[in-house]
Amino acid sequence: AVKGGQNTGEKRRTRRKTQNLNLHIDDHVINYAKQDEAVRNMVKWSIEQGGYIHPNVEIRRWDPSDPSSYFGAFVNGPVKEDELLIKIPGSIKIQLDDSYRSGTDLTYADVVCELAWTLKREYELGEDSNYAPYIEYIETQSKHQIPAMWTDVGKHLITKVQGDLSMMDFDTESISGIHMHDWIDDYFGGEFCLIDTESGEEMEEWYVAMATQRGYDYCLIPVYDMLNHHNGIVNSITRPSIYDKDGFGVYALQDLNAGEELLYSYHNCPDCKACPTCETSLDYWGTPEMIRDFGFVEPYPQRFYYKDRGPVYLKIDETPRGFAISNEGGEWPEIEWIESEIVRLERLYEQDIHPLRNVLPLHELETIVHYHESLLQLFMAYYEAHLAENHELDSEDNESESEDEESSDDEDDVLQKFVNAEKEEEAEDADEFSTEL
Ligand SMILES: C[S@@+](CC[C@H](N)C(=O)[O-])C[C@H]1O[C@@H](n2cnc3c(N)ncnc32)[C@H](O)[C@@H]1O
Repeated sequence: AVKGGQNTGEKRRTRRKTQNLNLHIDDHVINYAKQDEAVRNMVKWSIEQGGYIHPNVEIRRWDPSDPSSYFGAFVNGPVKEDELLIKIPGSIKIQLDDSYRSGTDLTYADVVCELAWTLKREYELGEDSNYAPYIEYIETQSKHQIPAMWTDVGKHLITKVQGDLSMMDFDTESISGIHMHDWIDDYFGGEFCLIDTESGEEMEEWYVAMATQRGYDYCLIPVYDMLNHHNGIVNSITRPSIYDKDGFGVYALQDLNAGEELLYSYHNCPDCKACPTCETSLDYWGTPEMIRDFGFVEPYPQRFYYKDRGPVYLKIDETPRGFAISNEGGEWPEIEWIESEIVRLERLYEQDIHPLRNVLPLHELETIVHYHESLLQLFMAYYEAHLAENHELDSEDNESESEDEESSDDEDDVLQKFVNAEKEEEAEDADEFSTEL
């Protein structure tokens, strides 16, 4: 799940659209009991291979009483800073050879493509695969997690929510406005990846989706890939490196207590900072890109990059004092555009999302509604902060300037202060637009 390895070199193959191919694996209902068993077997296998799980760490469902909730790694008793929590033996990793590592002239799509084919080969080996317990877990995964694998109705709707937010394309080479759902076809379709030119063999899109959701550059890492994402809470670190052929350890970055989840940032993980391209990944990878690549709306802090509007970078975080908006060094967007986005999103909910609530698969509906709420919250908070700033600047003009200088210098503080003052109104707005699914 780490996108540190974006390559910038020439594409080796020409992109071709997939023509009339039915490449989807048949739909299936997730078997939760089978998933539970697969996780148990995978953890057992990793330990047999020389791995380790701290007695106070558990790989389990987020909500143990909800069999449909996702898995993660949780702390169930105290652990100390720097303690070894999980050890991943080298033998359980699926790792392409080093020619696929960052810095080569391969594109990111080339690497994902090769990883997807490798996964397919192991998948087809089934019980004979050296990674059979991992494959057994992968086999239980949803075929429809990311928008690229959604229904046509879901794809259409998320594009509408996205509006004119153009995204950096999958290879981070241009801002093409490519929607968050058509990238497998655009970047992997036909002979670029899904059809092997030599044998004519075809690969289902799902393998590309899995390699993207669970891959770390050029590796798939069983057990470690059970850790979930958070940009604000990063409480584990890997040493010496996830790429180490002999394996690696996951260590606590701080003292942790029962109930806490082990988390790291998928687009800014501590280990990946070692790679030269990783520090820049936050420049082009925000909340919409996370939906595209992983199929969920990340918790706060969220980031939105409107590259063709200045560029505009907006970051929103939920703090005890209210929502805080910052522009991360980019331009502040024009307020007229913010107003028109608020109106557009309000209408969109009434006219497009609500009427389709019984038509869409639940995961698609939830993700669309969540994304819609996040965007609306972002624009509302910015709008209010903008008004407050103007209001405050006006009063400053009328009052003695010297007293207020300190606080008005700190723009973030002004924004946050206002959002806080308007908290009640905000809650009312949120109620108005929240949905009962
Ligand atoms: C590398 S896996 C992590 C383990 C996964 N939760 C599982 O049950 O197997 C990545 C996937 O986990 C889910 N995920 C990760 N972080 C999440 C979060 N903060 N909220 C919701 N889903 C998350 C997404 O479906 C993502 O594609």
